[in-house]
Amino acid sequence: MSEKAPWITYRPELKVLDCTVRDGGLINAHQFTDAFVKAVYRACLAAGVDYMEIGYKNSKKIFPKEQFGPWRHCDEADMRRVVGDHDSATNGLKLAAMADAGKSDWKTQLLPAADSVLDVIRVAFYAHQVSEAVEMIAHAHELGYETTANLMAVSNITESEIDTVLEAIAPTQASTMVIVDSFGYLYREQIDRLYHKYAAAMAGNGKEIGIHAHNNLQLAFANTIEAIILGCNRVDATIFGMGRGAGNCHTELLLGFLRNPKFDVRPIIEVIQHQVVPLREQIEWGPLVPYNITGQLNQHPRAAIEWREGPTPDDFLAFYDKVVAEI
Ligand SMILES: CC(C)C(=O)C(=O)O
Repeated sequence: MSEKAPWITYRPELKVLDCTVRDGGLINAHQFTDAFVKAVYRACLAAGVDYMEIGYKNSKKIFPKEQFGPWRHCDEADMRRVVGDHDSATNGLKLAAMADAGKSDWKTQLLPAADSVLDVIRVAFYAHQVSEAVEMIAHAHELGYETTANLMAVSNITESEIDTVLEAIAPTQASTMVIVDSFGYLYREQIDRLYHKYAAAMAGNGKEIGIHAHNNLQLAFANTIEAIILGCNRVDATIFGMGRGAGNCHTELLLGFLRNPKFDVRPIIEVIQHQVVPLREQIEWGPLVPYNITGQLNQHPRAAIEWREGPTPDDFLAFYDKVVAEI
């Protein structure tokens, strides 16, 4: 690949993961209709997206079926109702589900990969849960899944905690170590620093570095591009940025930026128009002021989400004064 104008060429090894249903489901308790999930699936297939994360593999005890939709648990029957006899070897789209440390019955919940439409289990964990994450990765790998390690809330932990996590993940079978900016707090310089740290820790063991960016400071797309330029080859995005709070890097922007001719942004624009914009009229996401504020303060967006659901959602000033007073 020429280094003279790399933005007009592409890296074939760069893979896009669309997590609209998984991250977007955090706004509506994963209560999507089958038609919506099917439309996202078809759009990902037609657009040439490499991975689609169809939901969580989380515990039904912690997330009861009466309150949470099927995409919180990803039972095989629910997935097959939407994707039929999906076969990634034939159609090129790998299906992923996320399993959270501490919130998944992973010892009993996962089928062998050969009996599932899922190809990938993405293990999400906070730093203090790294030992469980290592066991989860080993278990999912033994069952035949590709696995990834997603250390959440990285902006909010110490350097030595990050180092300890990287040391523990390096010898595992995870194919990818993902930089997860859960609070949408990171600036370009911090992405650079984390990328180099992650890449150095994973050097020589064949792992890719991934990026999952939130849009609190309207930097999710910019930070994702930066991570790509640095060498990240696993990139998360969601359609129309749908995701918890401020949302995520937009899939349509990302595909527009990438020059691999296998990507086609048109099916994504189509699903935005017919499915996602109508949904946006009922549920809210995007970089609104309360999410900007929690992002700048390096806080979980929880307080901003609660504020937007409360009696005075547009009183941004009161929200600002409240969170600043609580620091
Ligand atoms: C669950 C994880 C990966 C996430 O979306 C986040 O923490 O931002």
